[in-house]
Amino acid sequence: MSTTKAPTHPASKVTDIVVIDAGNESSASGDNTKGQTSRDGLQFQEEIPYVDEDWDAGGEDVCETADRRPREQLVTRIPAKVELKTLTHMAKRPAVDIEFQDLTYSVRNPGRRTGRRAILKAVSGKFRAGELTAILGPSGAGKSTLMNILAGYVSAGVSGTIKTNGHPRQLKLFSKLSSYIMQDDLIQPFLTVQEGMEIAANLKLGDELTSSEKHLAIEEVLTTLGLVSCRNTRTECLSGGQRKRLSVALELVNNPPVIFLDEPTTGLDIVAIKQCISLLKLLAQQGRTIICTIHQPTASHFQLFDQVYILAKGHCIYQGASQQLVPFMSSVGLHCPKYYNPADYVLEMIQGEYVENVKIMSAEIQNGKLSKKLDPVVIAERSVANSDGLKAVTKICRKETAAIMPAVFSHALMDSKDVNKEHEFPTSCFQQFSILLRRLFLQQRRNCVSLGIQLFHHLFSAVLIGGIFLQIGNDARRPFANVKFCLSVLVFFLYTHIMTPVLLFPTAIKLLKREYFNRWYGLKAYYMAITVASMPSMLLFGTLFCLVSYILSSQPLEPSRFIWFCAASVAVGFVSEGHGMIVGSIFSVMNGSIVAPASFSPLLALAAYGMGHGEAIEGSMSFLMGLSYLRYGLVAITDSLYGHNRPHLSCLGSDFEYCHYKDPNLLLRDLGMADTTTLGQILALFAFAVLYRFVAYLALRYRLTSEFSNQVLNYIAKILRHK
Ligand SMILES: Nc1ncnc2c1ncn2[C@@H]1O[C@H](COP(=O)(O)OP(=O)(O)OP(=O)(O)O)[C@@H](O)[C@H]1O
Repeated sequence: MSTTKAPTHPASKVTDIVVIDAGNESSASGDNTKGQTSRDGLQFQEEIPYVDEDWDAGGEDVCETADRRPREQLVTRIPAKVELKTLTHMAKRPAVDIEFQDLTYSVRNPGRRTGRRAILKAVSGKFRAGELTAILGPSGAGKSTLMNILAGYVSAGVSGTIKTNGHPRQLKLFSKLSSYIMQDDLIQPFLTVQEGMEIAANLKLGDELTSSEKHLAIEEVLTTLGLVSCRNTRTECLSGGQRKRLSVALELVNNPPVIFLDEPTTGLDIVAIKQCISLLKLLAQQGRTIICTIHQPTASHFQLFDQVYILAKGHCIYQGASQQLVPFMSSVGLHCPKYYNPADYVLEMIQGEYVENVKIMSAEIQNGKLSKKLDPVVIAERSVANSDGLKAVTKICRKETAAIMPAVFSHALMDSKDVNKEHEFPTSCFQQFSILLRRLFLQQRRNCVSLGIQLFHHLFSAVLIGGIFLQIGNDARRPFANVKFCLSVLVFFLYTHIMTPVLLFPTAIKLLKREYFNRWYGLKAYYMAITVASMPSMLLFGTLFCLVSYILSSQPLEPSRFIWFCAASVAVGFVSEGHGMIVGSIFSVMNGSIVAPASFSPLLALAAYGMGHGEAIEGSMSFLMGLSYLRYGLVAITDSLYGHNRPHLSCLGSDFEYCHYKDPNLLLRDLGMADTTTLGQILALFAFAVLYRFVAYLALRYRLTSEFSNQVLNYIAKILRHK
């Protein structure tokens, strides 16, 4: 048997990450505390070995870069009894109480022109620091909506007040103190847990800490969340529970005092759910405000929550201690049978024929204005049980809060634009850009399948197109065949680069949303990074395609002509990528796959218009063709082959040694491409690239920031009102 101790922070005595040989199990901490129940009746941490299914099933080296032991020999445990320590690596964070009053949220009535539908109906409540609060309710009750509003994710259509520590919530500052962990734990792929944590630390901590301090911070978070043993595992190989914990770990790296989690237990098995809730409780005990939505907890899980907030039909029907729910329901005549899960009972009693109970309970609790607290006996028992923990830590945090919060939420500070700007992100835009760029390059390098597919796609297409138009490049008898070759190259670059963002961007946006909303970086840095990151592969594979197809189709072997040909082709790819990004930032994959071809088809038709009667192209058509970037692309590619003072082509094989298009200028004239230069066309393509990417940026920003979209909508509404 081998027992390995995880590297720990000097200040912490965590010894509970164990690695055991198959069949032989022992804890490094020595105690077997299976099923241990604390004095307040809350089952904190079971020492049930946590064997990850994925680890057993995976078995591929790609997932594991350092720990090469067989997976069946690895058993990870969530720390059985981590010391109740605040994470020590950051400047002390204030405790944040969140209070909301008469919160109403309505949306436009679907299918009707007028009227709005209320989702939340003047609900009130208070979520305190040091407590784990669960928002419960039947499906569609408004749980996620409430959390989105409190986290600041949704602001349009909301009325009511939200306060933090008694002051009106200042969203910009609040978002720096809070993290939102969304339901689908989307985690950057192709990175190990350690790499993901390092990137998160570099982005979220900036220069606040030295690199050794950041390293300690990461150690501390990984240890607290029981992720030390899978630090070298690739994120895509983690189990559901580990992914969930990693989502929390990534947000915990800067020690936020407020954490929102949307359905953190969804998709987890019963053991993992318990571990997840226990972990959240532990984090709350360290002084944080932890709020999560949950569907239908079991009785034992339900007991773990300090506070529950129950919603039904947009009303608050209960707010208070989980243990107080049964007495509260009895007070309104709903007697929960003994040994019955109170969470199940309350949900059953507000649905179907019992829907009237919503009104009764909501009135009794004054729609959240009241809170059912634990009775003094239970509180006394709890404070004894947690004498070193919850109360002590919360007390310290609250003391700090008194000193810190007024300064943090000072209106004078908020009024100063410079201060706001300065405190926008912990890192500069350039730092964010370089960290994100490094991450993107690392992911590209690791995604060997994608690289292989790209290589094959470019080579195969080049051979195919080059084979179809084999040796026609210098044949004056078939000039239009060579123009078709140019058109094929254009379509190849268009289709390849427009479809990549259409198919991948919607998923990337989901990942972006999580990191952007949690203020890891700004949109500009992200956008610049993804723009630059795609360039090397586009250039490399694009040049390879051009080289193979150019040689096979026997185009003139002049280096400068080949460079123009490549530049024109890659420029088409670059603009098309911007085009795809616009579509990808607005539409889902399914809709985007329809919209993208629909939007480039007319542009393609305009690009090829006028072939053979170039001099007779109508003025109106000429204007429309000028709007199609594909026209500029086609002209640039064709001009690179026939322009640049190309000598007369060969008529070999012709009976009379005469061909009409022996003179390349004649061909360019009949194609409507006379008096153009490759450079001019490439510059036009560059202008389109800038325009498209700017539009894509706006589309992305519109999608990400509700405030921005509200501004746009308000502006449009204003214009309409003035008309
Ligand atoms: N932007 C919106 N437009 C229209 N309807 C909305 C919008 N946002 C929420 N809703 C509606 O509000 C109701 C509450 O939604 P919400 O996602 O908050 O429910 P929930 O309690 O979290 O449900 P579940 O547990 O199933 O996730 C649902 O009926 C939903 O369709």
